[in-house]
Amino acid sequence: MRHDGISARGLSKRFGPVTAVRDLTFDVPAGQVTGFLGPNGAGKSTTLRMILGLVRPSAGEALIGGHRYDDLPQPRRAVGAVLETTGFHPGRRGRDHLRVAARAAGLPAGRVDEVLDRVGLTDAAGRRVRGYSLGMRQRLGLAAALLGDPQVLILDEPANGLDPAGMAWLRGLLRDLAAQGRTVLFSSHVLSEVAQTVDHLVIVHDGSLRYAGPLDGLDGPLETAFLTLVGGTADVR
Ligand SMILES: Nc1ncnc2c1ncn2[C@@H]1O[C@H](COP(=O)(O)OP(=O)(O)OP(=O)(O)O)[C@@H](O)[C@H]1O
Repeated sequence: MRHDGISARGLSKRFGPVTAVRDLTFDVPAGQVTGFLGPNGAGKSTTLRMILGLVRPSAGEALIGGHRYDDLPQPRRAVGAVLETTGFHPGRRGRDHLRVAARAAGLPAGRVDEVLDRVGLTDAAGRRVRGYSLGMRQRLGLAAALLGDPQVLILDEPANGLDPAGMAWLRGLLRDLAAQGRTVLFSSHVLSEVAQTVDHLVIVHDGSLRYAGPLDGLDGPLETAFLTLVGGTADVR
């Protein structure tokens, strides 16, 4: 059995006077879907970026299967990520975007049609990305993340822009990927969706860990427990 979970150990990040992430220690198990929750400005995106080697920690480390991202033998195949929906050239067609990404990662062109089918974009693949809805861009980002058939998926708000049918589809996709033994970590603000999708949770507030453990280890329903853990504040830091 492979152990490709994610672990953060004392992970911290300061941006000048702002401490975005403070001494986070948690594990994200393989074979499960893990939700990453926290209010606006809690440090989720910064943490995901540190896991992916895009932001250098001020202290501590983030490991994937025991390695730092940059030390993985084939990071672009081992880890698929969707960080934002704006990274597409608007004049490029969806299929061409994936072809370019496949070539850059040294992957066979045949993967492109496979991932388009997996995310339900086959019919729209010949259209230019500028005409895509937000939900279609999310699907294209997911397709790009799946190109390398990665063991680990890291997704920043993948449900953003999806309609109810799209959310149900995403839930099924994430659960299928986890059932295959993959590690799936995604951030979200939609608690009702998270409650239906995840096995495991990491909750942060103001850069600090508030909870890491199974969904059923929470004290009460997710929304109640979440608001208690983050102090019920609507302040953005
Ligand atoms: N490059 C940067 N320079 C300075 N401050 C930053 C930078 N990136 C993030 N921050 C700050 O770090 C804190 C955490 O931001 P981050 O984007 O990680 O939070 P988040 O939990 O992803 O928020 P949201 O849910 O709103 O996306 C915020 O106070 C933010 O302003």
